[in-house]
Amino acid sequence: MAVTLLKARNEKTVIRTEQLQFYYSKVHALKNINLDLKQNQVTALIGPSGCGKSTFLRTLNRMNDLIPGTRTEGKILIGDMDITSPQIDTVDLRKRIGMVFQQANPFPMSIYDNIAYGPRIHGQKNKKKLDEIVESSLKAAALWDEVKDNLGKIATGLSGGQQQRLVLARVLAVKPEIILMDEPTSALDPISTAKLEQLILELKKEYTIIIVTHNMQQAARVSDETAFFLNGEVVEFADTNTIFTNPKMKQTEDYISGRFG
Ligand SMILES: Nc1ncnc2c1ncn2[C@@H]1O[C@H](COP(=O)(O)OP(=O)(O)OP(=O)(O)O)[C@@H](O)[C@H]1O
Repeated sequence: MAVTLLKARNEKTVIRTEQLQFYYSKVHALKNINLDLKQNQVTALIGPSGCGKSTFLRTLNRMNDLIPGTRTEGKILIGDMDITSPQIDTVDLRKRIGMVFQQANPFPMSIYDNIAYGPRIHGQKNKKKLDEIVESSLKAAALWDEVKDNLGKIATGLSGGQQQRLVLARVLAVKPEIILMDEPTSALDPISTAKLEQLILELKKEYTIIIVTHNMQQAARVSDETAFFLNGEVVEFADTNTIFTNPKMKQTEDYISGRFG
């Protein structure tokens, strides 16, 4: 499915938020967020604990809807479609915008069935097609060589790093346009982390990726642009190199140099 690009602010914009506000009942968790997220780029969301990074990520595929008492104001535009609209089909939206969480969450079923799950739900029943999807998704997630002889084995038996790549393969199997990642390497060892980071750099050729990370080096290594969040606001949004070498705002400088947070 082709991504519809937004005109105006930047020709490569895929997602634009306009005056986005988000509330958990009375907690005003996101305050007036105006961001343009660009195609085939990695955007990193950084900032101290509780500043709203995960909340922002979850507004992009309406995951916060599942929490009672929440409220969104403002717009989230993908193409000319405002995905905050009640008319939006959230199942379809979450197919277009896949998500990888902090803790890998494979289903308690075989490796094959984990990957085939999404395509089957979306109507794919042809065994040969499913075989192809499973293989290409596992290859794209750099896991195929490690599991190709054990596709019938239970996925929860894989190592943490393998499980995280499996979950990524499961996301890729439904051909999303955008991939959201919420601290995807925080439970991984350095070798698995390096593999996933390498994968992110490969995947951005085909996908748009938005990643929440507490790891400043990781943000610097994998992202093109970085948004610094503080108390529910975006204090600074710029190309990653600028954020880490020449931030405009004192709060950004204090955070990246470890003076608070
Ligand atoms: N389910 C919830 N119900 C009520 N308040 C919530 C809920 N989830 C988050 N919050 C609040 O919203 C604010 C933003 O939280 P969020 O989890 O988005 O921050 P974060 O920057 O991702 O933090 P961390 O880095 O620790 O994951 C915090 O004040 C938090 O307490």
